[in-house]
Amino acid sequence: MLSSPLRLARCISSLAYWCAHLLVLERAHERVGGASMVVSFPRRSFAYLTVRDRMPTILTRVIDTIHRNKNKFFEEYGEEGIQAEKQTISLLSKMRNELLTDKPLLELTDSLQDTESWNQYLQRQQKQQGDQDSVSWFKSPWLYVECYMYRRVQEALWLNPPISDYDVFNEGKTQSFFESQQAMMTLCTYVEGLNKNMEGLSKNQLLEHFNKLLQVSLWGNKCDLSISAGQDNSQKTSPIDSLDSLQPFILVNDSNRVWSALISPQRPGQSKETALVRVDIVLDNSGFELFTDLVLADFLVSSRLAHEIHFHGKSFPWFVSDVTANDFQWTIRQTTAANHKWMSKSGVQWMSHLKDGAWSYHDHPFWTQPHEFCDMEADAPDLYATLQGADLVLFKGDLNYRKLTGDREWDHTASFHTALRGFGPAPLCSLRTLKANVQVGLQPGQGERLGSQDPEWMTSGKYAVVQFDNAKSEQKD
Ligand SMILES: O=P(O)(O)OC[C@@]1(O)O[C@H](CO)[C@@H](O)[C@@H]1O
Ligand SMILES: [Mn+2]
Repeated sequence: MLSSPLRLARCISSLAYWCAHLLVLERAHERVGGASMVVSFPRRSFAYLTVRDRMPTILTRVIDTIHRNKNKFFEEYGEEGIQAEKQTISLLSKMRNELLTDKPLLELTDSLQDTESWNQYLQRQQKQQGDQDSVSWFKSPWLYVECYMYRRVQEALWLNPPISDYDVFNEGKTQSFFESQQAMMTLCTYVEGLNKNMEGLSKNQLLEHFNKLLQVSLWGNKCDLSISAGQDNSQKTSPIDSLDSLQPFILVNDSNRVWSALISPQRPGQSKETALVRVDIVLDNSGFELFTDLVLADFLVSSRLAHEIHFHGKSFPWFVSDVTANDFQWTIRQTTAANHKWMSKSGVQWMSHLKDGAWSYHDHPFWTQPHEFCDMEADAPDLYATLQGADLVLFKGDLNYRKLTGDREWDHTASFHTALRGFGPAPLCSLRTLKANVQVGLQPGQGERLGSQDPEWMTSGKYAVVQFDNAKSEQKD
């Protein structure tokens, strides 16, 4: 039975919680870049429900994970570990309360490499919003406040050594890997059959296998722990056998243009014959999705369609299931150690790609900042220049799509090229299952038809796009 002061405290907190929600403003728009960015959210919008429900749930699970590992921290670090656990939980609980009661966002106080950039972003956002309203959880762009939450989780840990580099999402990511074993074994068995005949495959057969593995990587994006607020979201069915039945759910399929970018790279000074094709993969979720990305990357190198793969991951735990360097290395080690012949063989092959330099892993801080990608050239010119060295950049997942399009309320028939607003380091393709209210490049009437058939079509993860932009030319999609 709760003591009366605690009961009173809880009652005040829930009263404050509901008052904050009554303050939720109707949708206000900033007209930026030709389309409105959602600055605040009407009740019941996906953004509103994410901030109101899913994000607090994720924070609660993070706090619970840290609490459950208290003994582990004690065993490893003694009393210091207990202190760190307590302090971290207190910081996270404070942030959760700020979120629930729509308090102003606070400047970061840690001394990480990107702290200044985050605090400048907050100041810019405040300037944009004017003085009448503080930048707060329910009155500022969803894209920003959601990214900000994950950076505050990192701050809470960073400020409490010795648990600073503890990955609060690790359990969910490793569970997603272990729960998808059957699908992974099926995939590696398929790859084994492919590799055995690789030399004899015709161009058309290569294209057929390319399309299959590109779509396996596309649908791997369903396995995302942010949309599920951490609930198990692993791959249970055969990733190859389900492709045919999933075809109708691909709303835009530019696979043929992705293929052309691969077989006839356009980098200046490169002839088709001598071209050493480089593909960059901007990763999204660990677990099964990362596995499908590694299988695709292995196929590109083994078929000699590409010679170099640059993987781009996150420099700290992000959006629950996004890939960090630890996840990347762990997944390859785990695959190598699998007691399944073809899985283990794939893991060994992946290790050798890393060893001989065909594969490399990078984690620029820009990927864990709130910026839209059209800001990259100005805010991260080094990363932009890196991407310009690719013949094709694959962007995995929904958050990347939101950053490519600025999370704006584009008309569904606006072209992908328009929505990119000048972002174009190289030919690029988004491989995304729809989990947020933004989608461009559709045919006239397609969005309306989908909306009448399935009101949740933009957020359920049931639909997907393979959306390409040949950034170098101003061609219309
Ligand atoms: O980028 P991912 O992993 O495909 O998706 C992450 C994500 O589900 O998290 C947010 C909801 O919390 C969504 O907007 C976003 O799509
Ligand atoms: Mn993700």
